[in-house]
Amino acid sequence: MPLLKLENVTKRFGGLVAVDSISLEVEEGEALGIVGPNGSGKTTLYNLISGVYYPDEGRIIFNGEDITKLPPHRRTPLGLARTFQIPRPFGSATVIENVAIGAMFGAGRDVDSALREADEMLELVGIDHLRDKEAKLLTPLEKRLMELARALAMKPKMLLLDEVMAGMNPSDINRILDLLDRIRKEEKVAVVSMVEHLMHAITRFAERVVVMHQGKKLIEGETYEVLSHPEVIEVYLGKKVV
Ligand SMILES: Nc1ncnc2c1ncn2[C@@H]1O[C@H](COP(=O)(O)OP(=O)(O)OP(=O)(O)O)[C@@H](O)[C@H]1O
Repeated sequence: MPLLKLENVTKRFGGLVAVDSISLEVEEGEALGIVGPNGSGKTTLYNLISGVYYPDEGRIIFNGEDITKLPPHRRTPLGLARTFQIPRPFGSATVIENVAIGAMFGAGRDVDSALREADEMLELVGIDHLRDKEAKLLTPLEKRLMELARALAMKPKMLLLDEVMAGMNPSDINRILDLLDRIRKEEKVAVVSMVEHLMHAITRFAERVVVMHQGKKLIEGETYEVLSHPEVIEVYLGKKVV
């Protein structure tokens, strides 16, 4: 049984079909990349999976449960965690508090164990030195790492990443890629990552890639195969990446 299953999911905004009858499966512990130009429907797809929007048609099944019409806060405890392109931390709270919130509300921990869990996650993403800083004082990159730590503290079965590595230097990217590899292998967390730029990161990260175009799935398959497909190179990536 796949961990996540989308069955002919459609979302319209007025006359515009932002996501057009997408079917998709993600297995436990899998690394899936979602690629596509601006406006191809990637964010809307994430919003449907995380419950920000409900589909006009189709069904979404997570871990055997129909979550099509479940609000976001009821999806998190089931094991669905998401990061945002523009993180929205609780600004006046400290970094450790922000991450502990994930462990409390996502994984149902009490305050003490949530704080312990949060410390571990901060170390894992490499920002333990920022523990007691107010979240609003972090750089955009540090905020994204904090958000990743918070998502991990929720002990998800699936992590939806929104351009989490954008703007990072190569050594930070490698560190995050190593981390994602580890949580996939050790904790069987499925990681879905949306990528617009950073094609080299996706070749290292993803086992499988879905290319979106005008709300539809243009092509799906093994990463190397998809990214070396002539149509994908010419029309959607602009240059050879693998
Ligand atoms: N809330 C909304 N209301 C109306 N139209 C929307 C809304 N959200 C997205 N759209 C439209 O749906 C289409 C898909 O947008 P979406 O943001 O999902 O694409 P994307 O691939 O994530 O692009 P980007 O990388 O620019 O975010 C676009 O034409 C967009 O203008």
